[in-house]
Amino acid sequence: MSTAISIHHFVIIPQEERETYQRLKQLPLRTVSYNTTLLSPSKNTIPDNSQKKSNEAALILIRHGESLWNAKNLFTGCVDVPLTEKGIEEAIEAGKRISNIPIDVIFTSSLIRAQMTAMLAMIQHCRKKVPIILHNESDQAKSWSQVFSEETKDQSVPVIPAWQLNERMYGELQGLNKQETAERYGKQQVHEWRRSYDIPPPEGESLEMCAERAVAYFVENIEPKLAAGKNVMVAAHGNSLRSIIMYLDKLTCKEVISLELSTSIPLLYIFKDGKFMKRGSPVGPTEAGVYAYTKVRHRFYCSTIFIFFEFSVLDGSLCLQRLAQYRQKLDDESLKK
Ligand SMILES: O=C(O)[C@@H](CO)OP(=O)(O)O
Repeated sequence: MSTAISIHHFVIIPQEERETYQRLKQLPLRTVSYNTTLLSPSKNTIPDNSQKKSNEAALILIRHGESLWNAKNLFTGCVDVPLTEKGIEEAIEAGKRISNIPIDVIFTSSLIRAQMTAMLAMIQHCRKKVPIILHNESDQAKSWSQVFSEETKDQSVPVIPAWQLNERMYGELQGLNKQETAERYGKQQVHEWRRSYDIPPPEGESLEMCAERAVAYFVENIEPKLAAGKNVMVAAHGNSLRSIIMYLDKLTCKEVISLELSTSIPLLYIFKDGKFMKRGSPVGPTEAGVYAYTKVRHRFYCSTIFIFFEFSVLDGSLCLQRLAQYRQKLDDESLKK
C-alpha cells in the first residue's frame, strides 16, 4: 500500500566535506515518490538493472555469520556447522545493507553456514525474489528440482553451491580450540598456520592451496557471469574469500597476512571493463575489521551526524537522493586515490 509519509533529512556535514556537498546540492535530481515500504532504512533507493550499464556488474562478497564453532573458538575448516543466533542476526543485518542491489545469481560454498547466510540475507532483499538452491550432486537431484514456470523462475534467484568455495581444510587442527592450540604450539606457529600464504597447518591446506581451487573456480565460473553484466553475490568463508580478495586486489603474499574479514559484512566490488574496483560497504556505520571500507567513507561516517525530522515528502526524498549521490561521490573520489 502506498502511504504518503512526511520526512525531512537534515545532514550535518563535516567542515572539510562542505564544499563538495554544496556542489552536489546543485545537481539536477529526478523526483520520485516514496511509499512507506521504500522509506525503511534499507530501502531508500532502488537501483534498477535496466539503468545499469551493460559492461558493469556488482560483486558482493560475504563471509558467513558467526557459527557455533566460531563462538566456541574452535578451528572449523571443512566441518559443516550452522550459524549461532548472533550469526543469524548478522546475516539478516547484512541482507538489509545490500537489499537495494539487484542480485542475479548467488554462489555459495557447500557448507551450511555460508548457505544460511546467503538465504537469510536474501529474505531482506527489496525485490523479494526467492533464492533457490540448484542441486548438482547428481543428475537425479538436478532433474527432481526443476521449476516448470517461466514466471516463477523470473521471481527467483539461482543459488549455485560449489565445494571449491569451502573454507580451507584445516587438517588436524579441525575441532581444536584456537587458544589452547596457541598455548601448545606457540602463538607464532599458530599465527603462521592461520594467516601465512604458503605454510599449511598439519595435514591441511595453506592459503595458497585453497586459492588453487577457490580462485580457479572464481575465474572459471563467477567472472564470466560478471562479464555478462550479471550482479553476483558470493557467500563463503574467511580464508576462501581471503584468497579471492588477494586475487581481486592483487595483494602480495605478505599483504594477505594482515587481511582479516569480519563475519557477515558485505564487501562490494564493481566489475567494469575487465577490472575490479573496490567499493565501501553499501550502507551503514563503520565497524572494526570491515576490510572494504574506504578511508574517505570511514571519515564521513565518523564525523557526520544524521537527524531525521518530519517535513515534506518531496524535500525528504530529494535529500535522500542527494545523500546517496554524495556517498557515491566520496567512493568515486576514494577509488582514484
Ligand atoms: O576456523 C576456521 O575455519 C577459520 C575461520 O573461522 O578460522 P581462522 O580465523 O583461524 O582462519
